[in-house]
Amino acid sequence: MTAPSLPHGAPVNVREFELAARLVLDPVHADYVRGGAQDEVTVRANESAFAGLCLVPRVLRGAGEPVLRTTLLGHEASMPVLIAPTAFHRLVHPDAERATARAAAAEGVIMIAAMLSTVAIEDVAAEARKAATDPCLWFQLYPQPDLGFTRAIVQRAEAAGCRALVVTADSPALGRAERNDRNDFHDLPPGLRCENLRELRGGEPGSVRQVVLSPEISWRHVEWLRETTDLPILVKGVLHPADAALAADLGVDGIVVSNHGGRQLDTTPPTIAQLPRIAEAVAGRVPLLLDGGVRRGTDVIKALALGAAAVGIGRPIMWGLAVGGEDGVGAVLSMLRRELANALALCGCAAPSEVPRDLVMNGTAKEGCAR
Ligand SMILES: Cc1cc2nc3c(=O)[nH]c(=O)nc-3n(C[C@H](O)[C@H](O)[C@H](O)COP(=O)(O)O)c2cc1C
Ligand SMILES: O=C(O)C(=O)c1ccccc1
Repeated sequence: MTAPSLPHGAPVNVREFELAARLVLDPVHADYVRGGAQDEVTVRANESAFAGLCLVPRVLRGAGEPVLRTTLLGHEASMPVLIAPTAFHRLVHPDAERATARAAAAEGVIMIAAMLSTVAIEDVAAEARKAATDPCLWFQLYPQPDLGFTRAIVQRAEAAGCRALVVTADSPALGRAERNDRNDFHDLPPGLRCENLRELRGGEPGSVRQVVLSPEISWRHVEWLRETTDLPILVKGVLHPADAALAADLGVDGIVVSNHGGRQLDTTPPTIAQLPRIAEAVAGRVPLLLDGGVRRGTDVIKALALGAAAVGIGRPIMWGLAVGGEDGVGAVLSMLRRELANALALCGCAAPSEVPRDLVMNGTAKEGCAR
């Protein structure tokens, strides 16, 4: 797959997309994307924890060319990498979620559309269908105390063709991003709206200030959603093994091990460090996804080895979108695809489902590894 041509020089890896994005973005918006809560300890830890794990490859396996295709909750995906939900795509590119949806569909990648999108979910879905006959969109939900609105938005997502509901559980309050405080960035600029919030009561229609990140949201809301929709339900933002076990007991269809990219509670553990504990607690009852700090094909393999069925990427998609719209998102996805195929081959693995646990050991390549 050839990387589409990009303005401002072509990044050769996913991290370089951030540098390229900085060249085109308003610094306030670049900071919104990059930022995390408070000291950003967890933002850094997510990435460095991947670097703190060794891959110990197997040799002479005759595995053949790796096949990346994967099934998640019964949905086909061209690789075990999803687009994590991120709010406000129009902040970084005028084509916004439309461009992201087209790139995802063209790449055969599952996109989790954010409830706080700047394009209505019906239009996101219509755009995805322009790029593929059978695109796969999931919908991310911040359950609202206004259950009438919550029911209506879930029904809208379902009617638009979304195939799963991803319920964000790590946001009983908004995390404090000091970059946004410093930049006095607390609202969307004029002309941009949260197009899914038009029917939410309170405030200017479509204003982000209408959304409630409520400490009242509980497992009872998950149970209520279970009765309200036939869509499969994933819970996103689980870090404690006991919560993973609760989610599995409740019969959710998937768990996203996530710390919101370090944007909610600072100093939570990096997701890749929690994954083995959560995998143990869940014992295969529910598929696990993971996001936070995934920047390399080798990161994807480490997550697969430690129990994830797939990973999500958040910031890299925003950087790709900023740099090149649909082509930029496509370039980020195809870069990770190439890296994953290369890393699987170098590890002697034929497919994502065949990544063994003992491929990963603790310790950096510099220090040597310990089991
Ligand atoms: C700009 C931005 C906006 C985000 N918006 C949402 C959101 O609306 N809902 C949500 O559940 N997670 C949101 N997230 C968190 C992502 O879904 C994901 O957990 C995180 O970005 C993964 O880490 P990564 O950026 O290191 O890949 C957002 C993240 C970023 C960077
Ligand atoms: O930026 C975020 O990470 C996010 O999820 C969010 C939540 C509420 C309002 C705006 C963004």
